[in-house]
Amino acid sequence: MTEAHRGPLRIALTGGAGSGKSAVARRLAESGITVIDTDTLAREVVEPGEAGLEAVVAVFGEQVLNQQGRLDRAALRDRILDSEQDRGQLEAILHPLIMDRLKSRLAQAEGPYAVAEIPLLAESGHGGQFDRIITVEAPRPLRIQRLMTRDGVDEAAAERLVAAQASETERRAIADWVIDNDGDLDQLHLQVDKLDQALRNECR
Ligand SMILES: Nc1ncnc2c1ncn2[C@@H]1O[C@H](COP(=O)(O)OP(=O)(O)OP(=O)(O)O)[C@@H](O)[C@H]1O
Repeated sequence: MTEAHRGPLRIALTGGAGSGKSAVARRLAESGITVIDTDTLAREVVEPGEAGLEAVVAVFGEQVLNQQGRLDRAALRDRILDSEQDRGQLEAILHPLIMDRLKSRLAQAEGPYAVAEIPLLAESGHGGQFDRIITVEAPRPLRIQRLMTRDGVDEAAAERLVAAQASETERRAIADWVIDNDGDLDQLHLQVDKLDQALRNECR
């Protein structure tokens, strides 16, 4: 990461389930970086339940549903990513339920760069849309242990989440920067601050 960059630097933040993407995103957000969390966007869009889901299908089409007729978050995330190439287009197709929140986030994006949080980047083929790819990695047992601290996630559910993700090797291969999140939160924050500084230097 050495060449100077003009304009917002578009960064993809990827990594396995429970690797610490949100923790990294939170730390970056604390230092003023705009974080566009595609998973949260996908979740928020259906918060009002069935009515929300109908509206999402009206906007994004049937391909955002799985075989059971439920929201397929990965598919919705793909649609959001597809449209992120052009913010105007994104605003035009996103459902009003999430527009207020998204707009306030984009309004803060006047700074040097924005971050998208994309668990399935390596498999989705969206890597080329970003200027930099950061992957957050942690050993599988640690990820399972951390995921189990979430409400309603038992060991079997944590195993399923971790199994659903593709190869760490693939993510490492496409990444410009790797954060190995195998220590405590203080150690993670030190690594994120180093990354933050490197990104800011690039945008000078
Ligand atoms: N270094 C760390 N030390 C202790 N706990 C951590 C560390 N990193 C992350 N965690 C915790 O582990 C859990 C999973 O981390 P996080 O939610 O950031 O992962 P994620 O990659 O965003 O997960 P998902 O793939 O499900 O979106 C969270 O409760 C988080 O606070």
